[in-house]
Amino acid sequence: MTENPAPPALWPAPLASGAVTATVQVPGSKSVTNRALVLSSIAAEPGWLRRPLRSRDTLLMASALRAMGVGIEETVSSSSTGAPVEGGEGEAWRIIPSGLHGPATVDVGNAGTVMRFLPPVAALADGPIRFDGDPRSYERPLHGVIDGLRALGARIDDEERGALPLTVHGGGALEGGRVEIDASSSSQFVSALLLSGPRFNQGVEVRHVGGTLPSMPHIRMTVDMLRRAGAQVDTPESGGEPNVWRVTAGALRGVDLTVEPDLSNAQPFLAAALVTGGRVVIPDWPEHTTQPGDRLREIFTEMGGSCELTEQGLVFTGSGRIHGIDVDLGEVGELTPGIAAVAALADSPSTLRGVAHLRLHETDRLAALTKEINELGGDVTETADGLTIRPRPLRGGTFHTYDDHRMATAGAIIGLAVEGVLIENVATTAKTLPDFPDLWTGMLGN
Ligand SMILES: O=C(O)C1=C[C@@H](OP(=O)(O)O)[C@@H](O)[C@H](O)C1
Ligand SMILES: C=C(OP(=O)(O)O)C(=O)O
Repeated sequence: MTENPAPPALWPAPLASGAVTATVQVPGSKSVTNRALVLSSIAAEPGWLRRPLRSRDTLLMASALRAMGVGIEETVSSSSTGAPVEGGEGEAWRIIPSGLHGPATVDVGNAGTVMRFLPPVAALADGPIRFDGDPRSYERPLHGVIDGLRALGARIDDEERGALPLTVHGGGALEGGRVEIDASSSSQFVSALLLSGPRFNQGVEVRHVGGTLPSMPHIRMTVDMLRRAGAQVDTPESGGEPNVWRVTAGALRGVDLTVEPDLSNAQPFLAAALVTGGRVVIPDWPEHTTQPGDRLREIFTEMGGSCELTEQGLVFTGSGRIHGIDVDLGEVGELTPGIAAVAALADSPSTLRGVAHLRLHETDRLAALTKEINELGGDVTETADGLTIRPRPLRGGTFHTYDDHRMATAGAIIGLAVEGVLIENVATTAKTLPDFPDLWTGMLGN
C-alpha cells in the first residue's frame, strides 16, 4: 500500500466549482473514543470498541493506557463469519484491563481529553506517572483536575504550577468522596473526575462552583457512557442539585461499543453544502446522541440550509443563501470556528456568544479567527465572550492555523468560496481527522 504524500506546508484550499454533491463517511468521534478507552481500561472485564477514531488524540490516549499496563489489541473481522480476529489495523480495539502500573510516562500532545481524563486514572496506578505534552498543553487549564484530585486524596507533584508538566504519584487506590471545583474554564474537569469515580473507594461527588459551565452535552456524554458501563450516576437532570454529579463506587462492565461518526468533524462537510448550495449526506448520523455536533442540524438550518434524517444518513441541503446568526455557543464551543467561517460568507452579520473559554483551547480561537478572517479582508471583532462577524468580500491569502485542527477546517470552508486561500499546516487536522485533505478533495470530486 502506498502512503499518501504529506500535504504541502501551504495547502491550496480547493475552490468549489459549483454546488457540492457528495456522501462523506466521517470517522468516529474523538470524545466517544477517548471516554470508551478510559472506561474500558478501568472496567472489571475486557471490552470492545468498534470503528474507533484513529487520530493523534486517540492514539495518544491508547499509548498512555498501554504504558500503564492496559492491553489494547487491534482486531479485524474474518470475512466469512464477521467475527473479530487479531492482527493488523482493523475495525475494532479489544481492551483488556489489568492492574494499572507505574512508573510510566504519558505524552498528552495537546489533547484536552488525555491531559484531563488520565491524571485520575494515574492516581489508581501503583507508581508514579509523569505527564508532559506540547508547549500549548502547559498553558491549558488543569487546576480543576489537580486541585480536585488532591482534595480526593491524590499526591501530585506539579511544581506548584497548577498545570503540566506534572507527576501523579499513584498509590494503587484513591479515597474519593466530595469535591468542589471551578470548571468554568473546561467541562473536562468534571468529566475527568466522574469517569474514574466508580473506582474511587467512596466514589465521587463533584460540585461545580463558579461561572457558567461550558459544554454540557459533553458532561451528558460522560454520564451516559458511565451508565452504559453499569455505573450509578446521579445528576442535576435526574432530580439532583444543580451543578452536582455523584458516581457510586462499583465495578464497571466491559462494554461492546460502536463509535458514532464525529459530528463536529462532519461540520466542514455540512458547511460545504451550505456554502455552495449543494447537498451532502453523512451516513450513520445517530438518531439520538449526546454529541454537541448534533446542534448543527438546527444552527445550519437557521443559517440557510435544510436537513433530513433518512435511512442514508443526514441529508443536508444548502439553499444557495447563507444567513448570519445570533447564537450562544457555550454548550457547543468546539463548533465555533466552523460557524465563524460560514458567517464570514453570509448575507448578514453574526454574533457568536458564550465562548470566552475558547481562548484556552488548542489556540486562542477567538483571537485566531479574528486575525485570520480579517487578513483575508473580513470584518470580525472579538467581544468579551465571542465574536461579531460582519461579512465583507474576501480575498485569497495565507490562513494560519496555530496547530489547531478546527482553524484548518475553518480555512478550508472559506476557501470553497474564495479563490487563493492557502492553509498553513493543514496536517494539524491529524489531531482528530487525519484524512481531512483526502476527504475534502474527494467530496469535491477531485
Ligand atoms: O469532553 C470532551 O470530549 C470535550 C469537551 C469540550 O471541552 P471544553 O469544555 O474544555 O470546551 C470540547 O470543547 C472538547 O473538544 C471535547
Ligand atoms: C477543544 C477541542 O479539543 P480538546 O479535546 O483538546 O479540548 C476541540 O477538539 O475542539
